[in-house]
Amino acid sequence: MVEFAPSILSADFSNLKEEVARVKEANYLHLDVMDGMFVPNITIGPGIIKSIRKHTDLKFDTHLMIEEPERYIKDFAEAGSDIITVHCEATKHLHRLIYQIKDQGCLAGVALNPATSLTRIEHVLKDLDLVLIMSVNPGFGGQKLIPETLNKIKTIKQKIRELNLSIKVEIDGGINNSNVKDVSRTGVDIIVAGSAIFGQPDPGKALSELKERVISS
Ligand SMILES: O=C(CO)[C@@H](O)[C@H](O)COP(=O)(O)O
Repeated sequence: MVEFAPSILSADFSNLKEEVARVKEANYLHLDVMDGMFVPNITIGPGIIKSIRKHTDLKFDTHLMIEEPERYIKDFAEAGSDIITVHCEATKHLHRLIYQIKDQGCLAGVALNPATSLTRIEHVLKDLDLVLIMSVNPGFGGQKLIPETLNKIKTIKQKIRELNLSIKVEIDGGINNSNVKDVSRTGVDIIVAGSAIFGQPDPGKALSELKERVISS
């Protein structure tokens, strides 16, 4: 069964407590952290994550789009993250970083930009809990899904099966009612959606509609 992770990037930041309550039927809350360096946008830090933590039991899926994420793993773990995902393009020492995340008691994820080859994570695959395939260039919500990235999902899912590993694959960017069926057919485990959920008048209803479309596929 595909799981859903609404991204708060498209939520009303002045009203996060209520926004988060609207998606209580989700499996995770996806938290996009951007530093204005790795990506051109700036969003939230551990302080905001810590304050939302008090208002929901959803698992926190923290996506660090920051340079040298090793500097902040402890802060994001202590803020209440369950999964911490870092970009393989943002660090020189990916293996060490993965274990830094695990040592903080979190699940470790690695994200790949659309132009990054899966070979970048070949030698750390068995160390991972999650692979995040970016289906847009990171930095902004509301972009169009890059179709070629769906093949990456199929390839990594196949590799994980062959190696008999227990790693979830997540997709992030440009997923909406029109393409969610095709996306789910790749075998992806977790779908992140921002504008298709929090960009809608009723985020809870929007989440149910996405789920419905997957079930009816
Ligand atoms: O990481 C990002 C963008 O960099 C995402 O998590 C976006 O928040 C997804 O937004 P939509 O494409 O679903 O609007």
